[in-house]
Amino acid sequence: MMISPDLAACRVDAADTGGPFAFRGPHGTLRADGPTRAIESGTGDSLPARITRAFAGAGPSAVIGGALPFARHQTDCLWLAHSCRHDLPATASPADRPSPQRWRADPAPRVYAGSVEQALRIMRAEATQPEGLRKIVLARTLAIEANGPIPQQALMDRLADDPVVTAFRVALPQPDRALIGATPELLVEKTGSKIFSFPLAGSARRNPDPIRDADACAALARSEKDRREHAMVVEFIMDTLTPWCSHLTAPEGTGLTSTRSMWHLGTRIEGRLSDPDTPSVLLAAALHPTPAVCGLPCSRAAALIGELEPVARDFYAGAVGWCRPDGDGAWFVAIRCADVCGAQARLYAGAGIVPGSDPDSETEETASKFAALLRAFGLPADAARYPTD
Ligand SMILES: C=C(O[C@@H]1C=C(C(=O)O)C=C[C@H]1O)C(=O)O
Repeated sequence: MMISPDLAACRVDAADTGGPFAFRGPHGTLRADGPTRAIESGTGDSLPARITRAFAGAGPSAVIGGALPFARHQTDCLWLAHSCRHDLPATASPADRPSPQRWRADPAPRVYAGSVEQALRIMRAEATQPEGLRKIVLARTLAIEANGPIPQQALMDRLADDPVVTAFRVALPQPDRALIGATPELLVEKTGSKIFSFPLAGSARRNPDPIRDADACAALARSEKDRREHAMVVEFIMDTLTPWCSHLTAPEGTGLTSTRSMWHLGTRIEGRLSDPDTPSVLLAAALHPTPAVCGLPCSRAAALIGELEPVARDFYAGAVGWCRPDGDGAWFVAIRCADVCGAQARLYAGAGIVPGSDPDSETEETASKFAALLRAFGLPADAARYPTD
């Protein structure tokens, strides 16, 4: 256990209780406004009926926002807001950092590397089986404890500092609990009949030295293992969206994108819906979890994730977003996020494992994916590299 050097006092102000959801990023800025209420919870099976019922009694400016869990059998957490605002005043100030924090890796990095090794053994053993495991995304967590309530809106504001990510805060069912993060991955956006998805898979750590950073980017672009890992996600999304669309393409092919901490392979997928009234939240529910956060075959990977990961994912690696009465909206893969409750937070990071993956490199990749969140908490960006306990 180690103590953060940032000992500034904790402050929770009115902005911290400002509505059950807020988003800020390149796909829009939006926060719940006016009266809000929880939508009866349920799974994807009952989602179409629940959405229809929720919008039926609401006006044209109503918005549904919230989170879908990673596991399809678990219940979602959606809110109906009377209206939304597109301004999101920044609240972060140095005084809004959480008070002294301790953190613990859960599981420890070497235990995580062991799980990666085990997944690789399973893939080797099943390599010739038609339904054998081809990819699995394994995650690990950091449990943080502060001395006082973590200022939630201020945490989101600090995460929004990177212009390519979408920072989000979604209130979860228990009081004082929220999912807060900064995701670079767009699951699906719908505007009229147009849809857009930007899956990411295949990663490399950014380097502060520009020459080494360019080398890391070039190595990722050349990596056969990462391209294979990425192609599985694109194929899955194309297959899942095809029945909803009259037209669907990946016009620019696979490219590279970067956050402040990571390089990723990414593919722009664009389509036209057969029914332009399709609610974006239903498209999100149909798509998730993609092999970018789960694996292939999906149900086999999900079952193994339950066995190999010691901590439940809950809303991590699910989807967060919003949907309007005409179906328009945007839904993001809930990664680079923390489940915050009062003075405690659990940070999650995962990596895609395919034949050819190396356990130590994947452990290192997850450490790099924690960096933006750790910085926002005022902790050292490399804290996830130290074994704790
Ligand atoms: C699972 C995470 O990220 C996903 C996994 C990636 C990979 O394995 O290369 C890249 C982007 C995300 O789709 C995460 O950040 O927790």
